[in-house]
Amino acid sequence: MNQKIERLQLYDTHEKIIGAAMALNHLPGGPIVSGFAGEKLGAAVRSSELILTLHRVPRKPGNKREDMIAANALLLQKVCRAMADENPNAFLAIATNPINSMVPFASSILYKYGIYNPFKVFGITQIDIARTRTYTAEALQVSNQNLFVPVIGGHSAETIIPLFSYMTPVEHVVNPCQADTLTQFVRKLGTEIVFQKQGSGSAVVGVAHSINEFCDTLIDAINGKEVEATCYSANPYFGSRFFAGPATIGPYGIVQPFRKFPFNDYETFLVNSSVPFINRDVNLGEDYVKVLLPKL
Ligand SMILES: NC(=O)C1=CN([C@@H]2O[C@H](COP(=O)(O)OP(=O)(O)OC[C@H]3O[C@@H](n4cnc5c(N)ncnc54)[C@H](O)[C@@H]3O)[C@@H](O)[C@H]2O)C=CC1
Ligand SMILES: O=C([O-])CC(=O)C(=O)O
Repeated sequence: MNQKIERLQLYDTHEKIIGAAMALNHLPGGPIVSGFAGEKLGAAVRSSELILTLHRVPRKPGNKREDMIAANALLLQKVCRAMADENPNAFLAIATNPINSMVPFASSILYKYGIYNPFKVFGITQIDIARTRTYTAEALQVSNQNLFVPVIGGHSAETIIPLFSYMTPVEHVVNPCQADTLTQFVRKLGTEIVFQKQGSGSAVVGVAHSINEFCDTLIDAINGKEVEATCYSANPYFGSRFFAGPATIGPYGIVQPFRKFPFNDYETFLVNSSVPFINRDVNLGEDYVKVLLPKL
């Protein structure tokens, strides 16, 4: 349990969330947990400083992440509506896939509701950092404890970009061939888990770990510190309107989105080839607003 969280309000359309909240309350040292179901989304988001979405349908073998927009957008729209009605100043962190489209989708919806703050909407992509770290350490046969590789771009097979030239500690180096092999490997890991779980879900434990890492840092920001955390957010620096990378975040949201710094040739190639995919995903998310809103 994360000791920095004082109060946790869980929402699910299904009543089973009440039992899940009750079970979490049995653990010592954690937050006070309440469960909200069905029509009680407004009560669940009321007075929360951070609203996190991790719903609804994980993909099945054969699906791409972008196939999940229709399945997952409606609840995200309802969360945005509840924010507009109950808690317009909260931070919104989105772990629901497809991240590359869901963040622009939520941003457009919040804009339509008159409460969009581009500095307070985050897509959670930490899982790509965890995976890169684990498998790079394995390839180099070093401990993964202190190893860190920044990962930028987006969260999909064509847009995850590990920056091995910024790996720390600096004495660890991967050669160009290893960089390409590791990049292609890490890009496929989400799909591989979905395949191996045979339609029963996705990387549940990995995403739980990653969400905790991200939220732990974000809570420090909410509590007044200036922190650095990787997220997919509004970003004007790469030729797409959204891009992931280490951002500086403070109590009022993002102070400085990830900016370009010098890339090697391979990283430049990966960035240039990811941007058209991110633009396509951003358009898919924004276009879905036009599909959904007239029906509401
Ligand atoms: N950002 C990331 O790094 C990652 C994101 N994901 C995404 O997380 C999401 C959940 O995936 P899993 O945990 O594998 O799925 P899961 O099936 O284990 O859990 C989904 C949960 O959503 C709940 N749910 C379903 N409909 C709902 C609704 N209308 N309102 C509220 N809750 C609802 C279900 O009751 C269930 O507890 C998916 O969108 C998946 O793609 C998964 C792994 C990594
Ligand atoms: O691949 C998926 O559907 C879930 C996910 O985002 C990941 O594991 O990276």
